[in-house]
Amino acid sequence: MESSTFVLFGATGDLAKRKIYPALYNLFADGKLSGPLSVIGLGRRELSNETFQAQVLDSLRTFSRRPVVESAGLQRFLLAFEYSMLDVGRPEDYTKLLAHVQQREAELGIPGNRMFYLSVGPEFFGPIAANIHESGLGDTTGWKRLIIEKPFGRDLQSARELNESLTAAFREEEIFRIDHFLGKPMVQNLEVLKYSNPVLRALWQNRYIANVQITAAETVGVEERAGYYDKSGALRDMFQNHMLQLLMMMAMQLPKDSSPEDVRSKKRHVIRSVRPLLKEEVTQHVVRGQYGAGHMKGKAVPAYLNEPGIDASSQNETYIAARLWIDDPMWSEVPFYIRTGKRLKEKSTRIVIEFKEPFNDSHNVNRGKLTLEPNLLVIEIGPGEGISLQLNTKNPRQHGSLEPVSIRHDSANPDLPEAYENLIYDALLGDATFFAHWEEVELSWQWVQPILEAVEEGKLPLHTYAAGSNGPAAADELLGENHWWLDEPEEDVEASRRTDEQAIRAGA
Ligand SMILES: NC(=O)C1=CN([C@@H]2O[C@H](COP(=O)(O)OP(=O)(O)OC[C@H]3O[C@@H](n4cnc5c(N)ncnc54)[C@H](OP(=O)(O)O)[C@@H]3O)[C@@H](O)[C@H]2O)C=CC1
Ligand SMILES: O=C1O[C@H](COP(=O)(O)O)[C@@H](O)[C@H](O)[C@H]1O
Repeated sequence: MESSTFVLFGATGDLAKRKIYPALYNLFADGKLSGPLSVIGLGRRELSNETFQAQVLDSLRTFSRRPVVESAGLQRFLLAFEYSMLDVGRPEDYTKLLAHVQQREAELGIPGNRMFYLSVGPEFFGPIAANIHESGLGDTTGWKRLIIEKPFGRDLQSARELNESLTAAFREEEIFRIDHFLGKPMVQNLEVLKYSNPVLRALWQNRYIANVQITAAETVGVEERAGYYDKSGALRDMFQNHMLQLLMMMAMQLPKDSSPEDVRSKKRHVIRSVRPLLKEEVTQHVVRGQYGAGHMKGKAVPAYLNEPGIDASSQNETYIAARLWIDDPMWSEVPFYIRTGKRLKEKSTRIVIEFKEPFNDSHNVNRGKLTLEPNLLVIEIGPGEGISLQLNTKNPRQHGSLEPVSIRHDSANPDLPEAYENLIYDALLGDATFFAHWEEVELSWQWVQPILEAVEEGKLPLHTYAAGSNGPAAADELLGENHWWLDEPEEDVEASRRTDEQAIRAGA
């Protein structure tokens, strides 16, 4: 890897503290950052280099995966961090920044490679890119790259506008759009899992798969992010990006060579083939929910509407589920069920593949009118990772009866690199495989747009579900004769159902 200057906008913010500094430190400690390290942190507040370095150390002590011990290496790492005051709207601050970057490049012998990481509010992405361009920071003899965080727009139109403002200053191949779900080790493992195992490879198609369920359930509520979340909701915060990215990764065909171009083109094919939703049909395929008061591990928790900073009449969703189809020969007629929500019973991000029972014939009937449980392949993405396969076996103690057993591989390894480590490392290498290409983002917004419009026009009901439940009952109905697999039993299912039924608060 060639050395570079890491220019971090938003260096005093939450994301930098919780994710970016620990990721850089872990890469450094793993020996993955070759050459001299130079990080220039930026923000409006006034900080000396020493105070900044102390803040970085503090973040490592709190959030680093690897232990932080006093050593020459740690000192070397911290001394690589310098701070500059910069207000994103002041062109003169970029001129100062250019001088700072050039001075560090000269001191450390860094060959003009510049990584600009925008860990600031999305309203600043366009102006920063323009200022990088106009100040000359982007004119360099080495490479220049831009890492940006989500959210990438609020809807199709604003995403297109944002993209235009970025591409005025950076080429598509220089833009690395972070979707941290793509950095999770098990998501990065999906392609290998599907295609390096002939058994799975043979079965990975509509002939054998009955349905696919993608879940990202969270136990946390809105936390301290009311200002952001109440304007975004689960649809913009999770569904348009992380959930549709998981869908693309799960359903993409075998890339020819695993190059970034090929992987991303296969992903584009998936999202382009998702059957478009008509606004009038959104209610049949999408369920929105908002958590009411409830219990999490026996402790009472307030309703979303009573959370600090949330408007008491908010119609924002904290849960969304959708059923969709991919119209291509590999997946036609296979329903994909996708859901995500906050204040649910358990924290679990997983993909469950339910296989068909293709031999519904006399062979089974003659074996005692048995109902076979389906074979399930479960891919656990987090927390903890694992793969399991549910099979039917004969119970030797009960003559003739079958029972499902699970073969399990548990790859829970506390020392696995975190998503941000994987992604920052790839971006430094210039490998865009696990970053969202603009066309994926645009096609995702395109698919989501009728839902946004239906919500805006009050056409999509908002169901209330009890905190600590598995979500609104309406989301179960979305599956027709199927059902969501592996939900933990609710303590008082009836109570949460009642809450749900009494509390459809908007729309049809
Ligand atoms: N926090 C998280 O877990 C996640 C965050 N994100 C995204 O990451 C980005 C950063 O989020 P987060 O760290 O939480 O935000 P914070 O509000 O914690 O931090 C914002 C940062 O921006 C700086 N800033 C604000 N205004 C200006 C300005 N006018 N000029 C220069 N710097 C400015 C602040 O520094 P100062 O006050 O010193 O100016 C601060 O360093 C956002 O796009 C967010 O959506 C995405 C996923 C998760
Ligand atoms: O991007 C986001 O993701 C988190 C969930 O991520 P995970 O890695 O903890 O599964 C979510 O809580 C947050 O609202 C969202 O912005």
